[in-house]
Amino acid sequence: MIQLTNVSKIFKELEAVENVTINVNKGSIYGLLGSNGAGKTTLLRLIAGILHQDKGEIKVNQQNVYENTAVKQQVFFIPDIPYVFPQYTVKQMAQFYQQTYSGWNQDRFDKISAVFDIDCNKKVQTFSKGMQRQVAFWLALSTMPDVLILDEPLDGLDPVMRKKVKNLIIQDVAKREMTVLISSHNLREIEDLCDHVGILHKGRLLLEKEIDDLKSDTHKIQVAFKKPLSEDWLKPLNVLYSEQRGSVSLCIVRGKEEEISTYIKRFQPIIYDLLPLTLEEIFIYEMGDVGYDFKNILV
Ligand SMILES: Nc1ncnc2c1ncn2[C@@H]1O[C@H](COP(=O)(O)OP(=O)(O)OP(=O)(O)O)[C@@H](O)[C@H]1O
Repeated sequence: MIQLTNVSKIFKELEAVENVTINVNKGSIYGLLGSNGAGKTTLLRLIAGILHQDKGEIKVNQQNVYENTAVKQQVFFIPDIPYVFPQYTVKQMAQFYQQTYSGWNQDRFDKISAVFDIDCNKKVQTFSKGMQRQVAFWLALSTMPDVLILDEPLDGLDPVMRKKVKNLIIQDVAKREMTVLISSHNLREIEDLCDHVGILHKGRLLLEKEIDDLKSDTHKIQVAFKKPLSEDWLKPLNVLYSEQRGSVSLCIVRGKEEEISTYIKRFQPIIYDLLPLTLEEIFIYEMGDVGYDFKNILV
């Protein structure tokens, strides 16, 4: 379980993380999205206890994480470029983690070796980027962490390996309620894997929701009428975006599906489709709302 309350981190004059409050429940997979430089990595490093916040409180399993070795034993952070010890083989790195993490499970390490086709006796530094990432997951999951923190985790893995790694993560979440926090630009992956999502922009949390709620709240609508309606017919709806393509109006509308449909059907449309938005479309819209260009997002 991860709890952040009004957390800020300042680098010289730059407030990289600003007054962020997040709760990630035990056994939840939380996806952190955001523009480049939004503060995602900084936030993950704060939660992992690598950085110390300037304001606010960060708790993992109800305890402060910074300089707390007991809590750090329960947390594993895989950065966007996984760290490898120069000259160490996989076996030597495993021995290091075995000594460092009390939760190390040799049986798990041996079992997962079947997933990754990697020679344990080779130096990790000589491996490709994707293979080094596989080693990072192999070691991380062998420490049996309570909390797994992942920065762009599946970058560089091939599609088969992505699936295998996702399955391993989901297994640990299902079997022993591991909590996972993932930062990624790959929205499809976040949509697949996560139950909650937060969007960060310029250090601030713009939005935080259950993915299912987020998607059932926002709709893409295509509608056309026999005769054009007056411009303000959409006013009673919570329209986030609209554009006209010939006689068809394309809109993004927030609200309950039933209420929207009842309202629109009153005008007897000749075309009416209400479709769910993908996470990618929601993200682009939300970013557009804070100044990111989002023209032509409706396809
Ligand atoms: N150690 C540091 N010293 C000074 N500024 C930093 C430091 N680390 C990060 N920053 C700044 O903080 C801001 C947030 O950076 P961060 O790496 O957290 O963003 P991010 O959301 O992970 O971005 P990206 O998606 O591009 O990886 C950036 O403006 C960055 O330049």
